[in-house]
Amino acid sequence: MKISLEHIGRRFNREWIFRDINYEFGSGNSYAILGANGAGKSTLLQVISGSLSSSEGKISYLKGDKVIDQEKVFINLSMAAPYLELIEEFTLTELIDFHFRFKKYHKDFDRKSVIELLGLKNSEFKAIKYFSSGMKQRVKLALAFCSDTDLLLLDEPASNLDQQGLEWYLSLASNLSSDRLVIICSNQEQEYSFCRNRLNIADYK
Ligand SMILES: Nc1ncnc2c1ncn2[C@@H]1O[C@H](COP(=O)(O)OP(=O)(O)OP(=O)(O)O)[C@@H](O)[C@H]1O
Repeated sequence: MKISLEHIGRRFNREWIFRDINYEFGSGNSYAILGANGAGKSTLLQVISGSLSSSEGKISYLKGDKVIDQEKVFINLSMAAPYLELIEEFTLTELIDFHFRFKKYHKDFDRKSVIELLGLKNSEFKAIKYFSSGMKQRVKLALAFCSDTDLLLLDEPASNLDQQGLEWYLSLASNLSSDRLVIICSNQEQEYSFCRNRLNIADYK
């Protein structure tokens, strides 16, 4: 998958958050979107995901040599972010089954192996509302990584994770990213250090 941003800008009311971003993202690569708190990282990620429109410029998506409509991009992506909530009333098993009604499993996974990957066999029938914040974050990441999607968008992926959780996330990133386009919003070096490409929002103010 290839994503091209041409002169992309976004404002809220009269305040421009970023302007004139020209950038190309390509499959098989990992990208970090960097910037201080409030710089506009999440805003840009939401523009890339198609869930927020840009105020100016053009964004285009190519899969092979086929153009994908912006409204259909969501089929090709999975995303984990602090502002995307899990359905708290569901048990872990129900949540996984619900998620994979809309996304296909990555070829190496099914419900059982996702639960194994999470290390949450003892909590499979527990409601998500009783999960700790770190357990919820692991669930968000596992659902994103274990979906068969070309584009993986991660906003602050290590938030709420302890050292062991951070290592677990880094192993997912190293094992389940090949051939995908991975874009990470972060200001914590440890969660994006493996990204070869960096885009700093401060350059587009
Ligand atoms: N819906 C909205 N209406 C008005 N302003 C908004 C809206 N969403 C975001 N903003 C503003 O846009 C700016 C960028 O916010 P954004 O969440 O993208 O930053 P960020 O770089 O992801 O920050 P953080 O590192 O704290 O998560 C902030 O000033 C924020 O207040």
